[in-house]
Amino acid sequence: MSHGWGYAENNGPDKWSDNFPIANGPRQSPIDIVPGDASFDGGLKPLKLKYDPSTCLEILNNGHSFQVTFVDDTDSSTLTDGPISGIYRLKQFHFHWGASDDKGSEHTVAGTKYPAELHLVHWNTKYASFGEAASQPDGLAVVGVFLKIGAENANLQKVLDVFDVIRAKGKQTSFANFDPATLLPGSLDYWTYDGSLTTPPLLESVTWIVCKEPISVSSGQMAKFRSLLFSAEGEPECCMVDNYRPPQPLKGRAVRASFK
Ligand SMILES: Cc1ccc(O)c(S)c1
Ligand SMILES: [Zn+2]
Repeated sequence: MSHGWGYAENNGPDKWSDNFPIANGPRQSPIDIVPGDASFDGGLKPLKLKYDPSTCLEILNNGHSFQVTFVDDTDSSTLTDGPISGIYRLKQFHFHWGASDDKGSEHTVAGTKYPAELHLVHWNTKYASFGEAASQPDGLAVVGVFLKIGAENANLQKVLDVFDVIRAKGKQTSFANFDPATLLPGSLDYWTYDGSLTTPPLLESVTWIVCKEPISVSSGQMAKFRSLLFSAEGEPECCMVDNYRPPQPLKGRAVRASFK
């Protein structure tokens, strides 16, 4: 059985270009965001996030992360304004995290790593579906939110409370009436740049919108993230940790800031 991509020595980020040559492309993600190199753009609008909790559908361990998936057949949960044009629908959110609290985020800020990073994935409704949008240069918009060790996050805890049911790869369960807006920071100041998915197929279709302000997570809650497994039931147990891609070359791209 061919080993699929993952985060181990034999199938991790340094090997992804073997099957996905775009890994060495011109607009790969994540990147190290250097605030002093970002240019303030007064033309950038505030983010407009309108989420309907009733569109929340299920939570799944997909063997790379866990994701919360939303019904996306109407404009009930959308991202508009910010750096984008048109209407982008929320498809799913997921996280990337480390084996310890000193690493785990994908984007870094002047070299600083956070213990985890939330990705809220939206697709451009000028295209017929997520799948079609994912192959277009303006197809996706991902809002990234850093998690910083601090107070326990009661809103995040609602997600962590179902982890025992999705511990192994392929496990899923219904997950209703969760409002992803409760995972957003108080300030929606952001950096934005043109990038890619951070996992294979690494498609260069993402307008990245990375929030400057982190949300809190406790060290105990981070331990709960690490209780998930990359492995399926019946396989040798492999803890789901370090499921992050390191920063990629900027290759001349501009990073804009919505704030001074
Ligand atoms: C669509 C999608 C899937 C997985 C990811 O890590 C990201 S960043 C985006
Ligand atoms: Zn991601």
